[in-house]
Amino acid sequence: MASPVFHHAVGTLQSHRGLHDSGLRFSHDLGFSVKLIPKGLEAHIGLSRRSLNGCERKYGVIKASSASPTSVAGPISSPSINDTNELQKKSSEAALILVRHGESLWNEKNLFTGCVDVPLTKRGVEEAIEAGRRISNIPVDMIYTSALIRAQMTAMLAMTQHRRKKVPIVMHDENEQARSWSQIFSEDTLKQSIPVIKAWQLNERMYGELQGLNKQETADRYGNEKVHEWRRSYDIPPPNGESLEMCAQRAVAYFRDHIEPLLFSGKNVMIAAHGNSLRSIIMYLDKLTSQEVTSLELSTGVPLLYIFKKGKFMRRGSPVAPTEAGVYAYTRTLALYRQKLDDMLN
Ligand SMILES: O=C(O)[C@@H](CO)OP(=O)(O)O
Repeated sequence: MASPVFHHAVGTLQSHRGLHDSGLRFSHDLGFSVKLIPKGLEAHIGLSRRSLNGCERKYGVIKASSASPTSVAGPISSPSINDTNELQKKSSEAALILVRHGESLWNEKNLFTGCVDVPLTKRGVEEAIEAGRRISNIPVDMIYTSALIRAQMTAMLAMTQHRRKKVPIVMHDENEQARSWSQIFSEDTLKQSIPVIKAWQLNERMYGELQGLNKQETADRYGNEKVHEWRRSYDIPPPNGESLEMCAQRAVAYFRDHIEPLLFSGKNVMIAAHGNSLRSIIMYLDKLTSQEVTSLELSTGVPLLYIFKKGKFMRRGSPVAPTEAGVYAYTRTLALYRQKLDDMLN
């Protein structure tokens, strides 16, 4: 029997719509169940985008409203406050790992990259593997990446190091055929899998007419101050590109709509994304002001751990090594998970 530690990671297969008689559907409804507790009642729902959207409506999970100049948290409408408070009181604990992709070929060349889809360098591959080593004892039930290959490579390479050895599987729901052709017909195999969701909303900020330009040459041409403003200010966009505020409007909205409900339900989530899409999410998690976020810098391939508990995000920094005692002292759940891995593998 699965231990309590693994129970939520494994999930429960449901015979809801989307499970065919002949087999288990993974790509659309993912085949996992999520337990949410609305207003004192328990309900199992399928973990699909469709049902999560329903759950957002039903349980009042907050949609990001247009970001205020000082915080991407934005105002919360009153019906949501009640439902969310209710969920917060009862929600389980979950780990959230954020990782910026490893070094890309354009990072190496010092070019503005934005939404240009550039792969990792050899060093970036090594950084991703090292990131995976550092989080190899932390539970991961769901993975979100941007639509860009450098984030996807990072997530996949990181997971090669994970001690639980579940298989990350990319979800394809771009059309009905993709959904149907990527079904999995074994319950056991499903239990050993981690769904990987690609979302363009987590992409790097669109850098407009700076994409492909050399950062140093651009600073020489327009001045350090102007280029720094384009790169790090909250609300000033680069020419025909997205400001951090604009990037936050899609990235934070996606986080709140799709990822926060999973954390509420106790799912452990890893997000592999980009310098600026992650800066906007961290601004939301840490409640940074538009001034504070200007000095936030993320290194390539460094994982950041948050614990989500009672509706609050607690930043736990970056685990330096897989066995770093401090990481497991953070919560009993993480310590138990690691103990379970040790028992299983030794
Ligand atoms: O070029 C980019 O896409 C980003 C991240 O590498 O650059 P910046 O450091 O200016 O945000």
